[in-house]
Amino acid sequence: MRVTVTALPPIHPDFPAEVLHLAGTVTAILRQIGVWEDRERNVGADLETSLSLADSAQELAAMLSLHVQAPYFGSLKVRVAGREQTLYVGKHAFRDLHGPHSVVSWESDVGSLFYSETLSWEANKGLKGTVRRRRQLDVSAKTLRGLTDLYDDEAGGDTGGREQVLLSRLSEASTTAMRDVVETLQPEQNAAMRAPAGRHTLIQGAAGSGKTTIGFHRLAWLMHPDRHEHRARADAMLVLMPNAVLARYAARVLPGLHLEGVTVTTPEVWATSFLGLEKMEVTDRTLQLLLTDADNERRKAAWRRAKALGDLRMLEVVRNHLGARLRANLGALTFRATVHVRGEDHTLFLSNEALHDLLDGVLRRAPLEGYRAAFRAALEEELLAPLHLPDAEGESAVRRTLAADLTRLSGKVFAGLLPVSEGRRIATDEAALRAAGGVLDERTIRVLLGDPLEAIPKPRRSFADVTELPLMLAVAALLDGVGRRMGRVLEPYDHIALDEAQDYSPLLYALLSRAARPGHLTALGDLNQGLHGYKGPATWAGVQAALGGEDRAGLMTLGRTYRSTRQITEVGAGIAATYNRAGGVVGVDRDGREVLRFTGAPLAAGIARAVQEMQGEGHRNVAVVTRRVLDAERLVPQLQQHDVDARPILNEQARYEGGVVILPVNLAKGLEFDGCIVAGADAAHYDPGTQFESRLLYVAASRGLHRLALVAEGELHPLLQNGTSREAGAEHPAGRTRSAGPERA
Ligand SMILES: Nc1ncnc2c1ncn2[C@@H]1O[C@H](COP(=O)(O)OP(=O)(O)OP(=O)(O)O)[C@@H](O)[C@H]1O
Repeated sequence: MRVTVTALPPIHPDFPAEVLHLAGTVTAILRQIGVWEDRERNVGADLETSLSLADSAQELAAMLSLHVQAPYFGSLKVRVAGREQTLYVGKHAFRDLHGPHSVVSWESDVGSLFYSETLSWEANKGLKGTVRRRRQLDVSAKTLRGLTDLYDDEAGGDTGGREQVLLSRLSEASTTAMRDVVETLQPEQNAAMRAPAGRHTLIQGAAGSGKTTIGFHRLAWLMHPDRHEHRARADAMLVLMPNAVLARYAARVLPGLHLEGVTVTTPEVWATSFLGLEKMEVTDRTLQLLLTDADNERRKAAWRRAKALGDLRMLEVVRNHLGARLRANLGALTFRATVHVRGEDHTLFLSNEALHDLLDGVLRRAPLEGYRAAFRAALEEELLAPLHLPDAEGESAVRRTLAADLTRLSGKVFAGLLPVSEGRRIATDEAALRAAGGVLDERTIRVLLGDPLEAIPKPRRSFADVTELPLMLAVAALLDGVGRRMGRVLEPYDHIALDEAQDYSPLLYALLSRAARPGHLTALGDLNQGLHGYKGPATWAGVQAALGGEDRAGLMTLGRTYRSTRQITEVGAGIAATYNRAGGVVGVDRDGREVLRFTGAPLAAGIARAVQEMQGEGHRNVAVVTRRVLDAERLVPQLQQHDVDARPILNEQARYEGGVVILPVNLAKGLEFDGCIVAGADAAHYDPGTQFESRLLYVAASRGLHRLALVAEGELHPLLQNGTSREAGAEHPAGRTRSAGPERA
């Protein structure tokens, strides 16, 4: 009998000790869960206290039991004040009251040391701490499966282990949900995620640099008690994403990060529901024109008009316009009412001049609660002051007496001001645009007054265009505030995160910053990926200006991309180089198989061939990405003829459930798949003369983790020709030699 001996990787000398430590931790956690679950012990002074003690103990037990299978994923050996200790880092903190098996959570301040490259830090009481070792521990089902030192000062410092762990994680198959990357967060991502709480944060990063992922981790980080006054509550946070398919895909990361309750939606859905316009259709007529109109001048005019509507200066225009309308409504009104105080009747009177003074004061302040509430409060204060009421009770009695008269006055002053009509009027009314005291230059006014969209049909039912929504929101925000609706009151969101933040206008930024606590906006985007440049800012500096300047809004950059293999990243880089001003993007150097290039056969045949090849390699989630919805619709039955059943995702209501899917590129944004097939990767589908189309091609080609196929009936797109094409009709290669040669010399 022949015996083959394969060399096993050497076992780390600390492995046995780590196995013991893990067993000790699991036992300690189970003991603690037992204590919490033991109702007898949770006895308070009375029944109610006992019940509430038992409830919170049950909750703690349930939470901890989620983590008993894998209580930690790393450790840190640190030295503080001459004493060495090892801290274990996990997804959930655990305090071992009886032994050395505590776990610190990844979001804590000390947890950050696991990810960063910092070697010393300021520990408690001004003592200096030093990191001596960082170790990754691969734990699942209460078992230690691997151990990798990332940094060890006894072994000469950096070991290269971090990259090794990352590469093995990135090689795993995709899932139908966005993953959390708590265990393998990279130093630059960690720094971005922990950008100071309470200061707006803008994060620029290329496709696949982990922006969306980091955004959600930042929310989890904000929920940790170490954030003190900046701590956020899950149900008071809002995430805005470009489309509903992506929003649902991303929302599946929430439970793993204990973020249940966070609202994840699209800006259009959020804005229309905030404005109470759920029934309205939302259009993007500018995009429609850009995609269908061949006239360059008209395209330019439409682009400029959309840009101008989202310009930050429009906030000033809206303020001015509303001010003028309110002053006109107030006109010559005066206020008179009688109240009964300390047994006597008092007549309260405010002259027209006094009313105008009060209104002007409010307009100058542009208070967050809105003009209406602030005007009312200012009136009450002015009326109550001379009465010298001794207590709160007396005050509220007088307020009650005045309520009806004040409501009547306010009704007259605020009459006829509705967000939809007023927002629309401002954009088209020359007087309103000019009245803003020179805020807008002549050129911008002319751009706004033009109507390049004339030929684009309007829906029959009532609608709001995406370029108008910020103006409508501005009217609502200035009149009545903006934020999170809690019954009849508005509260600021604890935090708002914006994904694909390059698609938000500066005006929208200014409004969203009013909807959150000061400094509580995180925007993640890639200016180079912007598909909707006509809505978005030209530079991050423009966003910083909208958020109150650089002091209020920090900008960070993620320089590496993680999603795809080297071969796929190279294809993307070749496309982006044509318009990307930021220069090359550094991808994680993960080797994969060559990019498939199939030409010379009907599209469906080439696609089917690519699907089968990818499936043959064991990839489960494969996407066929088309240029348009119509292309996808047509291909579904054609693919069936080739024995491929691709599930269509044709609108935002569809759900991504994995397997083989077919979808247009606009819905593929932000999603990722084991294998991605660009269907119609040619000049006929992606016009090489239009930058917008190149950006779309980039989005399509950057969706694959492990495998990419470019399929065209004729020649591939000029930006994709650096490679060897195969005849799509050629023999399936599994286990056989590939026959096709280069498509052209
Ligand atoms: N530190 C990490 N460890 C493991 N995987 C990571 C890490 N960072 C990012 N990834 C993975 O890289 C992929 C890209 O991440 P993500 O979708 O967040 O990037 P993005 O910048 O938002 O991309 P896009 O701009 O294309 O939408 C995901 O599969 C994510 O899980």
